[in-house]
Amino acid sequence: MIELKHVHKQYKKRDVVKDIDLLIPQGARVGLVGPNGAGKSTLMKMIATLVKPSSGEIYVGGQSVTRKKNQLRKRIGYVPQDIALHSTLSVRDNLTFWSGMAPGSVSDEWVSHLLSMVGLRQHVDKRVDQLSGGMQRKLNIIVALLHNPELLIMDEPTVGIDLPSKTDIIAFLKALGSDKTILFSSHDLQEIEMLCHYVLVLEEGTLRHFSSLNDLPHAQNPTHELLKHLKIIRH
Ligand SMILES: Nc1ncnc2c1ncn2[C@@H]1O[C@H](COP(=O)(O)OP(=O)(O)OP(=O)(O)O)[C@@H](O)[C@H]1O
Repeated sequence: MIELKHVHKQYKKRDVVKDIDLLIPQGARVGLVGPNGAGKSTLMKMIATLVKPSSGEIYVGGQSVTRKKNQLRKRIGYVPQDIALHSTLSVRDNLTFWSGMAPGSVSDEWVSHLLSMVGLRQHVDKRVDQLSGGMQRKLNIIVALLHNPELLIMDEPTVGIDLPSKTDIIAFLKALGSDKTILFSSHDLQEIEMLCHYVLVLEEGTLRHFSSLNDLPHAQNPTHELLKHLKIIRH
């Protein structure tokens, strides 16, 4: 479970995340949506222990992100918005490098399983810069999962890739199973609906909405309707 109590973040005296209280159940897949600059990345980085809240408390599985940062990093995987791979190294060498940097132990069987799940096994000897954008995104996600964390935090992990690769990534994340809690930001509402149990809407740092997708009024595009209702989008 993730618990936020009055979480607030200021950058240069500007409030970018404002007094957020939130409870996210274990095993939930949560889609974060909101306009550019709403504070999604900042909120996710605070939960991932990468940015310190200006005030308030965040607990992941009962441990404080500020007081138990090192222990918690073993339990959290973070996928940054920009691809963080060595482009001139092979997939295999990237995995070796990032396994060495991982905050917890990495098993060969698990890495091999991840490679098979995303269809990268036959590409392990290719250089990253020879992979398609979709393949690079898949590798970027695997890197965050090397130590088999229970919480996966993903900042727009499918941005700029083709539809089949997006669909593959969604299927892969679902196949990870219900013991993984996933926070996933995206501007693609369809993707959120395909993957997530919950939707969280941020606007100008304020939590505008958090609910199960099942609780939204029945509609063909419930998240889209919700954003229209909240006047975050017009059409
Ligand atoms: N390190 C920083 N220093 C100063 N301001 C920052 C910093 N990081 C983010 N901000 C500002 O905080 C606000 C929220 O940014 P954030 O990246 O969290 O939004 P976002 O919802 O993820 O946006 P996007 O959808 O464009 O990625 C923005 O106004 C941004 O310019």
